[in-house]
Amino acid sequence: MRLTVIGTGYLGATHAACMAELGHDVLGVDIDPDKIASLRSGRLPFYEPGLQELLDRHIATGRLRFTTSYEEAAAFARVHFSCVGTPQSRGSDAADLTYVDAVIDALAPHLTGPALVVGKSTVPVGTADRLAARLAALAPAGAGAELAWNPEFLREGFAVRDTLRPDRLVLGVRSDRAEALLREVYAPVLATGIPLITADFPTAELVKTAANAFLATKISFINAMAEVCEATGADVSVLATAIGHDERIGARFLRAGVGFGGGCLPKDIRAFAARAEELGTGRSLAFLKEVDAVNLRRRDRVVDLTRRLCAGDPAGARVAVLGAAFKPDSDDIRDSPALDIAVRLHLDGADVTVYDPQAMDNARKTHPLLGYALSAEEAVVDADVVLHLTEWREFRDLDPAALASRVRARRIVDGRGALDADRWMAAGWDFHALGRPARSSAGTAVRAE
Ligand SMILES: NC(=O)c1ccc[n+]([C@@H]2O[C@H](COP(=O)([O-])OP(=O)(O)OC[C@H]3O[C@@H](n4cnc5c(N)ncnc54)[C@H](O)[C@@H]3O)[C@@H](O)[C@H]2O)c1
Ligand SMILES: O=c1ccn([C@@H]2O[C@H](COP(=O)(O)OP(=O)(O)O[C@H]3O[C@H](CO)[C@@H](O)[C@H](O)[C@H]3O)[C@@H](O)[C@H]2O)c(=O)[nH]1
Repeated sequence: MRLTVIGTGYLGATHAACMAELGHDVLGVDIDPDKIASLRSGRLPFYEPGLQELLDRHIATGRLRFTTSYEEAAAFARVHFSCVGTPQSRGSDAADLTYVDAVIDALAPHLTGPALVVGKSTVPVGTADRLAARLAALAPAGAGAELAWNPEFLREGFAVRDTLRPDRLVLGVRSDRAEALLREVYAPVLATGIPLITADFPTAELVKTAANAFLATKISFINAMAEVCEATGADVSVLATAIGHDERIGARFLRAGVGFGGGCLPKDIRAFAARAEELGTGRSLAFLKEVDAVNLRRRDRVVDLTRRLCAGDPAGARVAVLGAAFKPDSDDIRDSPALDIAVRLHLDGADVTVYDPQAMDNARKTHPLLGYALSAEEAVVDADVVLHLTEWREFRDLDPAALASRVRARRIVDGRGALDADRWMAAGWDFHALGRPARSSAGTAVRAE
């Protein structure tokens, strides 16, 4: 089938390449000419494991092409996926719907025959209803130009796998025709036996925001437990393992640390709470404000701990920050806890050096005042404190003994609970992890914090 994918960012570029992998003829559309030029030349403008290979393969098969022209898009296909951003609005918690509206406004006037526009962006409940009316009003095809809502659940770092083998597909549809077309698009995925849930628009929209709210709540729950552990000397990692054995709770998404960042969970819980307030049901989601607050307090905790490890005054101290991306296996630095902490310590006067395996270009562009190194080994030279803030495998595999000779003081804060404390302590490091008793190289608890 011929499809277009409008908006070729993290979601759209992945969706476009994966749809080509399923056998469709795909035209990717974006208003950013540089992005389209890059994709056309076979260069993925961001890092996502496995995606470059799909891009290469399907530019070669001719099943994947790119354009900036909506006219060309409308003529190319009857099914159009809309994957543009829905960032947090400036000055409020609500989602900025400018881009999803702009897609309808740009595409609809070219839709002279039957068409299905499929929203994949994460939007406040009620958006699809509004867009459906806008589409029918602006398209020459009138009601022949239909809307569907098909929220996306992929995780960065696993985007290709999550698209080709999702846990479920959710289709918000208003007609048998829309459902049939989407079943045809996803036929190879459905053939793997994954669950398909069809729903009305508001339910489809809410499934997405509810899923992200639940995931964020789970992370903030364990981080709230970390706060209690810090006040009592208990160990949150043992606690998480123990409660995670209960299948009703589950072990996943219980990693305590500096909390969630990225282009999704933080802005999505804020937009969800803001939407609930608009709907007069603000109290139902008031807890999401606390989820947000717990999350941000974890960043404060690392900043405070680092200050204390620098004898109260980080001015002039050298701080090595391992990690800039909001999570490993991604170069995405949107709302990255690592960079937030790095900036705050820089503003305190610390000499901060950042290293990340993939996010250096993005970090340098947006945070030009921070120092950067080309490797973890280089970043830690003369450091008074090392902060581990994004759990790349490369950092887990570091040799603490080799790093020990490079730093000024052997102090590490594991903000992701991912390093092997015993290995680091055996190499003479004082080891601090969130929600766990700090331990000195002598194996005794350090109560510096
Ligand atoms: N990134 C993820 O992992 C992920 C996963 C699931 C859902 N989502 C949701 O998907 C949406 C997109 O997220 P993203 O991370 O891909 O954002 P992004 O910023 O990486 O990509 C958005 C793209 O849309 C383009 N664009 C903006 N206006 C346009 C227009 N009028 N016409 C065509 N293109 C336009 C931009 O140039 C950009 O390339 C958001 O709603 C997000 O919440 C993202
Ligand atoms: O136990 C955990 C798990 C995750 N995180 C952090 O939470 C954030 C989000 O992680 P993850 O959910 O894996 O990444 P995203 O790519 O942002 O994916 C989320 O947001 C997407 C966009 O809406 C959804 O599609 C996905 O289903 C949803 O998991 C990252 O900063 C992680 O470091 C933790 O702190 N502890």
